[in-house]
Amino acid sequence: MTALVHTRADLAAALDGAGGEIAVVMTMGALHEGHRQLMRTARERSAFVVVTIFVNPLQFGPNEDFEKYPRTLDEDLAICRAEGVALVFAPSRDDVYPHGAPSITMDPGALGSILEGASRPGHFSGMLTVVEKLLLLTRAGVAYFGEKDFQQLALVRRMARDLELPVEIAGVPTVREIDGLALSSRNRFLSPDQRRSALALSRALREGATHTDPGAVLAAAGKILADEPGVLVDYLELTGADLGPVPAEGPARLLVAAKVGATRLIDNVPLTLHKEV
Ligand SMILES: Nc1ncnc2c1ncn2[C@@H]1O[C@H](COP(=O)(O)OP(=O)(O)OP(=O)(O)O)[C@@H](O)[C@H]1O
Ligand SMILES: CC(C)(CO)[C@@H](O)C(=O)[O-]
Ligand code: BAL
Repeated sequence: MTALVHTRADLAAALDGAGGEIAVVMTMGALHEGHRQLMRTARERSAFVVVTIFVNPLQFGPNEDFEKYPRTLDEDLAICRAEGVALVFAPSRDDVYPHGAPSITMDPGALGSILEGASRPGHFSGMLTVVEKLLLLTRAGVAYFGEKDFQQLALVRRMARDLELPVEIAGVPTVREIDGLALSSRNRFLSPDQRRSALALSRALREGATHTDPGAVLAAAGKILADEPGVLVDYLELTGADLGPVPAEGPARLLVAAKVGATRLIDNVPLTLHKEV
């Protein structure tokens, strides 16, 4: 049985009956196979999984897609039921921000100013602020985040570490369509032609990751993106595995963000660099 609650009072009452560790999967709804994988991973360890569904206005910029973000609560609930989720928390804006827009918010620091943070000013502050609130409201002992939003996962981990939050942050590898496209709620905005163009993102990352020299990685991935006219690249960057500087050798990360029509997509892959001999 999956319970649905909308208010923090009903959430608290439902959590009182949880017993055992509480796991949380935070989402903005429009659930897909990527979200389902997070729920399944959570269920493997915890009997009581809470899914939150909230399109957080604080993490959207003024010209972003907050208004048009898909809202599909009935379908989302059916998915949560099928995945054995104990509780769905789908609050209103007032339930999350009862005192209006918060005057004290999270500062994501230097890690929040690169990549997505450079392109979406204020995004990570708004994201961390709501994540911290939802961690406390759901009393989670463990929280699951997808590697698709790799910088988000890194920032949430760092917030938990730096602020001594009593929660474990667990990452889940990106779930892809059979042709490589990373699942994303925003994929539903793509026309068939745009979806074909969007495949260049995963293709570029896959091809880049077959190389071991930083220059070759970026050249290979960059060429595939440049050859696809339907894709407007925001960034293509190689970093260390923790989003720090590129190491001379060892684990690294290749990340891309691009617009396909009006839809902004992100993706990333792990790779390993080797020194030329
Ligand atoms: N393809 C995926 N594989 C693994 N996890 C995912 C995937 N897509 C989303 N997630 C994770 O699900 C959680 C909720 O994400 P969100 O609701 O924003 O979905 P989304 O598909 O990323 O939507 P958007 O289109 O807004 O990027 C996040 O932790 C996110 O990383
Ligand atoms: C973690 C999150 C639910 C916070 O609003 C959101 O950023 C998302 O869906 O990835
Ligand atoms: N999936 C990350 C949330 C956002 O794009 O706002």
